Amino acid sequence: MEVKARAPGKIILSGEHAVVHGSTAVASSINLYTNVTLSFPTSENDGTLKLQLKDMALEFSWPIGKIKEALPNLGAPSASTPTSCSIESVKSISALVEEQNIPEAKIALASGIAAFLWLYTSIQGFRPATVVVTSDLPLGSGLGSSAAFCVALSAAFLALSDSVNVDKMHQGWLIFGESELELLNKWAFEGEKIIHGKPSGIDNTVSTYGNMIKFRSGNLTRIKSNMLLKMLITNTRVGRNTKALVAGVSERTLRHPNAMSFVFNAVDSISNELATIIQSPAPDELSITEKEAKLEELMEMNQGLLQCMGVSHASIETVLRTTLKYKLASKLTGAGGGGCVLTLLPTLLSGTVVDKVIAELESCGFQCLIAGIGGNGVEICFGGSS
Ligand SMILES: Nc1ncnc2c1ncn2[C@@H]1O[C@H](COP(=O)(O)OP(=O)(O)O)[C@@H](O)[C@H]1O
Ligand SMILES: C[C@@](O)(CCOP(=O)(O)O)CC(=O)O
Ligand SMILES: [Mg+2]
Repeated sequence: MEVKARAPGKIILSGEHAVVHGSTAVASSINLYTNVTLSFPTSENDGTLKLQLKDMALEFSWPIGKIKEALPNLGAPSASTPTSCSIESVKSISALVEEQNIPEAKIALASGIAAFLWLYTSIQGFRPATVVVTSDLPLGSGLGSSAAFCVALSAAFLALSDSVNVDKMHQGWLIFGESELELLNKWAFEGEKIIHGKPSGIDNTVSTYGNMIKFRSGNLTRIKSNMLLKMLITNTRVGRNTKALVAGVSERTLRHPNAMSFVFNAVDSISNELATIIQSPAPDELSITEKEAKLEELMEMNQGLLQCMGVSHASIETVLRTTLKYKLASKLTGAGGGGCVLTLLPTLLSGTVVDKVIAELESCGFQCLIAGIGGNGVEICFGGSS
């Protein structure tokens, strides 16, 4: 038996970091995916759990007996009740990951591999299997690779568990029902906790449900965009990790609680205003150009507040300065500290200007892409077809 799952990455249009502290944020899925294939060996003699990260040509494997020994308290799999990884289990899983001797240059993968082990053993128990992962997403760049990874893993593991009711004879890609989506989103959040420390849940939620969402304190509101949004995504290629940046903002908040609460409130207003503009009916009193000008201003304001939180970076400032030369507004997306920057490309902007700004950004060593915004969330596919 084999199942494939694919889960999209995301951009945050407004509200990253502040969303961890209870503010509203707006995010959209993008058409870049993480793909997971789960297969069980035909004979159980093999006795190992294998994880292949195909893009990096890495393979990890654990004898099932060793996993059982390390996690004796896990007992029977509890696929229908998402549970947090206890401190004790984190330690045991870290030891299982360490034994794999991950190359030093790839050590950031350790938390992802730990999340994999937790999700697999919690949902599938101690069953030998092979899990193959590929991804279109750059890792650690603000496009939600960690969430897409956890969502795709949870989807594949649940699809072949007894706790989920799904038509295994379905041909082609399939979207889970509402209750299954809710369950897998909760599991993915548990995986994100292992990678991020204190995630808000926005990334796994938008990867699960797709399209555009407004998110606040764990609650999602689906948004129907009435604008054709075109965003240039510039990857500064400066590596960073979300866990450290989120922790840095929390520390600043502890040092300056009063000032930071005003910053978070301002972000909340910006996100709500942005969502209202995006959703307002197309033949509106505001022309498309006026709507885009308002979005640009809100993006600039959000970027200023992200600087206040201490999550900008010299490379991000270079992108901002470069796009401003062409009168284009930009903001960082995701955790910042490097990673990706969004630039709104207004409808009436000529192709020549777009080409020029991309050429200038690429001459600085950055990588530009224009991803499709919106689209389905996680999907699964049984058997060999796709
Ligand atoms: N395809 C993948 N395979 C293995 N681990 C992954 C994969 N995608 C993400 N991860 C894990 O997520 C981490 C990146 O997450 P994070 O710092 O939150 O950045 P982002 O989510 O913006 O890409 C990686 O270092 C790795 O541990
Ligand atoms: C900074 C934050 O708002 C988004 C992080 O996104 P990413 O991991 O950088 O793609 C954290 C969160 O909401 O969990
Ligand atoms: Mg992440």
